[in-house]
Amino acid sequence: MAGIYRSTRYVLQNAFGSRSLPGAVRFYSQKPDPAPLINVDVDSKTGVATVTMNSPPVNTLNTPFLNEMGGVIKELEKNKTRGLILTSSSNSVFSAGLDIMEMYKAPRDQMAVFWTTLQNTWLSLYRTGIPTVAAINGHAPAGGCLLALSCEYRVMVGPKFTIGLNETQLGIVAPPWFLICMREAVGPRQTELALTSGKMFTATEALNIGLVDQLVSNKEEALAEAHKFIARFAKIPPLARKLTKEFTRQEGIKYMEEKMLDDLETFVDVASSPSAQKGMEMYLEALKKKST
Ligand SMILES: CC/C=C\C/C=C\C/C=C\C/C=C/C(=O)SCCNC(=O)CCNC(=O)[C@H](O)C(C)(C)COP(=O)(O)OP(=O)(O)OC[C@H]1O[C@@H](n2cnc3c(N)ncnc32)[C@H](O)[C@@H]1OP(=O)(O)O
Repeated sequence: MAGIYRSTRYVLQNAFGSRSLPGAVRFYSQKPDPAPLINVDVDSKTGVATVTMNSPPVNTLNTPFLNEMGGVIKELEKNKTRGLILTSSSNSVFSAGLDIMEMYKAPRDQMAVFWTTLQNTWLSLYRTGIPTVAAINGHAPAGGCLLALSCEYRVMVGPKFTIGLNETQLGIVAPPWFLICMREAVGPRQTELALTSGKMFTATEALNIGLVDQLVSNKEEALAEAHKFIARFAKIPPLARKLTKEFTRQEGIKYMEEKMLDDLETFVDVASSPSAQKGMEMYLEALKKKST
């Protein structure tokens, strides 16, 4: 089984080939496509990139989306971007997390490609030397929360949106690296309490436990505060900053570097188990009922 996963990873790594930025300040990251999944807008004065997830209706994280996100981060690093602000084009959803359709009734090799892409893209975001901020302008369950936690600073639009690692509510388990990200933000006690119950926090609750750093009342304010956070690093030498970030995040980085294949095998085994499949089926039914 590990052989399949290793060759899958090889294919995926090659698929992350770099693309050159055009001369223009604004660029779209994907192949020529009238509806890109992620828009990137680099401020010509500050060099800060606003990365807007634009995959309606709810910015689910599936393989094409994650590949594109990985490519965007690579491009921004190559272009020595001064900061990365992650936000959403939706008025109510930051990201609905992993695309359940990538896991529900999916063949094991498809699940493996999906998970490897997620692992790689997560690691790119989590460890990038670029200062990162999540401007959370909508709900951020599960993988949506992970994206936000992988950034260095979180500004959330309140009070009506929610955020959290709710996996246990679906009958699945947040993997250790999701948990490490949560623990880095809120500490071990709050992590255990939150993850065992799959709690979704209101924006105010999230602020109170340190899951987010700031509450604001709209997206414009969130972006303004995100820019302010990035401006703090104007006089900090980038290498010192990058290494300090790596040292601070070494538990998560080490986990992924050393346990990537074990994590992949565990994921495929757990996600394809009858109980996880049943949980996803019931959850998808509930989502469908809600939207009709
Ligand atoms: C050691 C352990 C190793 C492995 C363990 C194994 C597995 C664990 C793996 C990983 C952890 C999982 C992480 C995840 O991220 S799982 C996904 C969790 N996400 C959610 O729970 C969010 C679900 N969605 C919502 O709550 C709402 O959609 C939301 C509040 C975000 C927005 O509500 P709104 O009313 O605006 O939209 P909806 O009508 O609900 O949705 C529109 C449309 O989109 C579909 N949808 C929503 N979310 C998902 C999703 N995550 N995946 C796929 N599809 C999704 C929804 O069904 C609607 O579809 P349709 O009816 O066809 O329009």
